[in-house]
Amino acid sequence: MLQFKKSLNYFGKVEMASLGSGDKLFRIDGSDLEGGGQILRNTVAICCLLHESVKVEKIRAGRSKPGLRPQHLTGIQLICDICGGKLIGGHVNSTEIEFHPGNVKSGNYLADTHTAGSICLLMQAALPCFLMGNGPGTMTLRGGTNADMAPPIDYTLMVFKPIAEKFGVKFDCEIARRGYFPKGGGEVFVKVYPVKELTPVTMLDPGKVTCIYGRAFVAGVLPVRIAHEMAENCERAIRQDFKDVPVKIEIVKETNCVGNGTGIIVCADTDTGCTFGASGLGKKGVPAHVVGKETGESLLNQLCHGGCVDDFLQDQLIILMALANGKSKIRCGPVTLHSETAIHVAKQLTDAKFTVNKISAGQTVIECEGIGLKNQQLTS
Ligand SMILES: Nc1ncnc2c1ncn2[C@@H]1O[C@H](COP(=O)(O)OP(=O)(O)OP(=O)(O)O)[C@@H](O)[C@H]1O
Repeated sequence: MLQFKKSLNYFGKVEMASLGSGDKLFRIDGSDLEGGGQILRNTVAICCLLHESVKVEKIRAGRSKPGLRPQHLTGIQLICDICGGKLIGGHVNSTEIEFHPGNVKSGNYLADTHTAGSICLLMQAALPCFLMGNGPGTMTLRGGTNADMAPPIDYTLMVFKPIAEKFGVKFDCEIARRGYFPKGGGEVFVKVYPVKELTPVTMLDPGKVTCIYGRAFVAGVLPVRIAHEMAENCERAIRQDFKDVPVKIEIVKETNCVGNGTGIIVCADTDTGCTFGASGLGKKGVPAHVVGKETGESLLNQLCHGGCVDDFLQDQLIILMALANGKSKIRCGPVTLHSETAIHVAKQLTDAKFTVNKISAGQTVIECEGIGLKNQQLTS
């Protein structure tokens, strides 16, 4: 059992007295704010990039079943593999882990949740780590491609990817097979290219919507009419506010998949380079027309708050803002609890300076002077 000499340097940083190593160990309280899996993913990813050891306590204390679920464990194990680090306490249900990173190495890595746990959340954990690698890193990720309470793979590709590219993030993705609740079984290949450093991003003008597009799908034994119903009702909802903007929602019958699933994603591009997304998953007892209508309305809500990113992208960009070389400024709707949590974690682990300026009742600008992390492994 490690003993900690409680000499706080700043925020949660403590000296690790045990083993006589003189190493430092950050301490993160996993129950803070949102108290979910995102604190853990961001913490382990940042510590991997900064070569800092960390202890995370009270993991997912804000959730009904606290502790590591298979998908959270798989995500941090993946980071540990990528950098040849050491993970202590990494087992399902564990409420405390310690992570000691090594150097990120390019190569092929495999992560399998063995459940319908989200592939995109595995990607969310590991993708930043590869940015500071010595060459392109590839991951084969197995689990759910379209899981509840997580980005659907379509969102990661259609919304996160183009905006992350503004920071200099470059990755390719191939969906080998989709997988749905309860079995999972989806498979996605991801190739991430290293960068010398990330570029700060300014997004202050939401601009005008130029086109709306999306994808409604059914997979497995479900009839394709469900996808049509979702798409028609989604488009009808969108048309209430956008009569003259082209709307194109593709109907897809998935054949290469495990299990049955249905859902929809719609995105809106603007003339200032913003992309917003909203998605819905079919559920037992919820008619397809309701899923379609709610998804359309959800996109409208994102478009009317006056921000440049939707509420989900907001928290997913915080880590990139913290690492970038210079000041990022992103106009958003109300700051979400997930974003507050991501900022809280980034502030404890890095010297990134965040400010959240309220510019009106429902609008904020998140500003961050990033730390300008340099990739020490890239020579040219
Ligand atoms: N519909 C969605 N579209 C895009 N992103 C989403 C969507 N739903 C959730 N997300 C993103 O998924 C992440 C969820 O993080 P969160 O910590 O809540 O979940 P988790 O890791 O599954 O942990 P927990 O089980 O503790 O909730 C956030 O980054 C959030 O923005």
